[in-house]
Amino acid sequence: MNAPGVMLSCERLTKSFGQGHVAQQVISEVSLALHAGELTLMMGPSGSGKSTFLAMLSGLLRPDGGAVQALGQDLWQLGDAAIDRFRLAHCGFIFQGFNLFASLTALENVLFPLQYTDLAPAEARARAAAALDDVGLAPRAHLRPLELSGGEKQRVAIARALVKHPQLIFADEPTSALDGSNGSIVVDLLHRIARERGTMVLVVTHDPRLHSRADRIIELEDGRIRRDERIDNAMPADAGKEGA
Ligand SMILES: Nc1ncnc2c1ncn2[C@@H]1O[C@H](COP(=O)(O)OP(=O)(O)OP(=O)(O)O)[C@@H](O)[C@H]1O
Repeated sequence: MNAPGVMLSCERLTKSFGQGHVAQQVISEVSLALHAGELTLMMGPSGSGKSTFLAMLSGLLRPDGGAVQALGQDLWQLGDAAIDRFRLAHCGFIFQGFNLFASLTALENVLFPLQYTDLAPAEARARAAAALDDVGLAPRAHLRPLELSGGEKQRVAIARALVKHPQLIFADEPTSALDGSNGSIVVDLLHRIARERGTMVLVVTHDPRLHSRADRIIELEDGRIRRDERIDNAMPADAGKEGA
């Protein structure tokens, strides 16, 4: 079980790629606990293992050693189908490339993950509309990705990740295709979600401009934690809202 307030933790997590004398240990016995309601940035040089670490914490990549406790479950002790179900039910993912369907409107893109739930169609539509409203995009719900800016596309991707109300949100370089102000809007939005809903948000990023917008910064180097620092950061009440 996780300690109170801890939603996700790992113990001596280890991963190597390759075999024999070309084996490369990418994550070396990392232990960590991540809390409800907090946005944590995971930083570090290219190749330090950030994406690999995020993938193991989120049930996407099986570790070689160690354990992950996610919402009180020993994640990697579950069978493959149960891990898939866990991810579908509890995890939201946001990636650098947005991964939106070009032929669907913003609303239809956000609706997409709800087809795997047993929500009635009207309820699903209302949920998707509410998620778009949450990211300030209700007026643009009918537009297709081609008609949206990069920042707007990423906000649609966030709405899609939020629509199932996941308790764990994982974002891998969510701002790297965005300019500074759109990057800040996206991170402030994720921060607001963490605070308002008690969600755990883990963001892998290279972007030093996001430092001041997190609750905690973890820096990886050569597969180990080099720095783990809490940021005293009072977020303005309207941060993450459009035009804030
Ligand atoms: N599937 C794989 N097979 C072999 N090697 C891999 C695989 N995935 C990652 N690696 C290697 O593991 C190391 C860490 O990669 P990872 O993508 O986790 O780093 P990162 O810190 O996220 O890097 P970046 O900031 O450049 O995205 C790299 O040397 C990479 O080449």
